[in-house]
Amino acid sequence: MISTQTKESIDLSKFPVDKIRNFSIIAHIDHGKSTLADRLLEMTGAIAKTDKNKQVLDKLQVERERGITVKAQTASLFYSHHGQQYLLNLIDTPGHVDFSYEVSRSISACQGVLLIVDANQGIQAQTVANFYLAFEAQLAIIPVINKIDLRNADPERVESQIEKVFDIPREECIRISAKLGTNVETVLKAVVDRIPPPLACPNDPFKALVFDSCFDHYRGVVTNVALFGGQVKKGDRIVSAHHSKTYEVNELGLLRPDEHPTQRLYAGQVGYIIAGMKDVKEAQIGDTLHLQDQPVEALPGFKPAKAMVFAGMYPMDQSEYPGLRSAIERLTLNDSSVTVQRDSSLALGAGWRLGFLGLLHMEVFNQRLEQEHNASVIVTAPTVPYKAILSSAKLIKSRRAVQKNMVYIDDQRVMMKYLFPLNEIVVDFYDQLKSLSSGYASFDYENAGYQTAELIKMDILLNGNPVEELATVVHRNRAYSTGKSMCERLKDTIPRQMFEIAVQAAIGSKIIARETIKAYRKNVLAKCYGGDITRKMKLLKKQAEGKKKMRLIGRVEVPKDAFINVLKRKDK
Ligand SMILES: Nc1nc2c(ncn2[C@@H]2O[C@H](COP(=O)(O)OP(=O)(O)OP(=O)(O)O)[C@@H](O)[C@H]2O)c(=O)[nH]1
Repeated sequence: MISTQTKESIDLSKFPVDKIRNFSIIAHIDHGKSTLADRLLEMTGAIAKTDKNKQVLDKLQVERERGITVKAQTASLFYSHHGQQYLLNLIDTPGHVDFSYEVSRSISACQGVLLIVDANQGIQAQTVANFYLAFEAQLAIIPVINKIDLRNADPERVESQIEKVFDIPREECIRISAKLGTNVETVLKAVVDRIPPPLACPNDPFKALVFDSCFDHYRGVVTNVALFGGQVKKGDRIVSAHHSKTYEVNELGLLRPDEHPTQRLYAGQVGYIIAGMKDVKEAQIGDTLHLQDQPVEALPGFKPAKAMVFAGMYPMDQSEYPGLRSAIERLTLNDSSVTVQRDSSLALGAGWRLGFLGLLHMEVFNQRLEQEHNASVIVTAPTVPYKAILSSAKLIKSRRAVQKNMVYIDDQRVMMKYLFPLNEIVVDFYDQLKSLSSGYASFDYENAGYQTAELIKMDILLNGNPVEELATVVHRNRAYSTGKSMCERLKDTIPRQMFEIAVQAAIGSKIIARETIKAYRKNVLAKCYGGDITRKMKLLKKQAEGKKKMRLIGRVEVPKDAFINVLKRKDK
């Protein structure tokens, strides 16, 4: 039975620990997590049933535009089953490989997961990676086969895969169509029946895990918490175990998925707390909160996410530095997996060196800076971390990809493990893999440590001036082809200017590739015959605005996108 509950009538004391289920939906990208979340929200009355509910939990503009989930969101649902009311806390998770850090964080607040597998595509790379995250955290795993409405759906085959790869009996699989709502109620029942209630004691002192946080311009930091013990109410004085600062609780409540204030939060529940944290660094993800006079042992927290891709970020104009600094600080509160270090460059001035989990992660961060904080930035070509030994050691030949193992999932799919140099996969490996396999292959990775390799630094010169932001580390065998394609791409990206520009790639003092951009002067007034002065002014203003998006290096104007586009494939 489905229940709807109005905003005013929620009394959370009616939900003791055994009436609570905390769960996540995990899946490979596009297998239908957000669509299933929409149906669950509709069926439990958290949102009205309309055909406009598309990815309600995907709140960020970048998520809606790209159709991907970046940030995990939480929604509390009320559901009646066996004549009892249950409080189900759903934590949505992203699917892309770059965001698996968010998945592990969400999992820490849960006792079970719905593992969604597309009935047509079957098990993919992130299905496997996410399964192991849940399995290692000893969560209850409910396999859900989605998209059974598709003409070429083959749930039988997917059930065999699940049995073979995950050792879960096929009878445990639930076949659904999240799009049409088919069998989704069975999923809700399984959440209550198969996922255990949280291990939290109402009689213990208040103890909460901060598993996520976001910044609100008016109210400061909003923390998402899971209560492992006790209860908390407005006016309580709480302490962060991480830095021992004390705060007064101003507001607390449930996320449905919008904030819904309540009187209290109790053991086992998941919700939000606003407690006057103003500085973005105060809400440490993984921190433990407790009452001022009742200290508790801190929860284990999280392993910090490891940055795999680094890039420089600089303001378009140095006068925008303070604004950009605060935008980066605010955004890193919402995404603590980004590492930030101050940096400066001769050509681009003061800026930062940021570390990301992958290239998509970096692009999404950049897009969010522009969309949510109205900041315009220059992003330099991404690099990966290297360890350099500066003596002339005997060099060992670089290891390209080395196959580690191969497992047949069924007669059509095979899972292969390779050891790759990270540099080979960060930029466009994923896109190339997708296009070569017509979208069938999927990919996931984990860090396997450092290996020795024959690497050299390649510089890019514009009219003889080295551009530090475009310098890259390349494998010796690839230097010539990489240099050539970078010069060609720069030639395409940099607009012709009033003088000739030489674009060169160099190793030390040796030039290995060169392109020339011919001189040109764009006369925007060429088509304005005769006198309309306002039209002329408009065109000149537009041209000046266009120039603002350029960066002057020496005398050469370089568009800000050049710094990242130059490493990508040509057809992008
Ligand atoms: N035919 C069919 N399409 C579905 C079903 N469920 C989801 N889809 C479609 O599959 C696509 C991906 O669905 P999403 O819910 O956005 O997938 P997701 O797993 O949340 O994706 P990420 O958040 O980016 O990981 C969308 O176009 C959905 O409309 C289903 O049951 N049947």
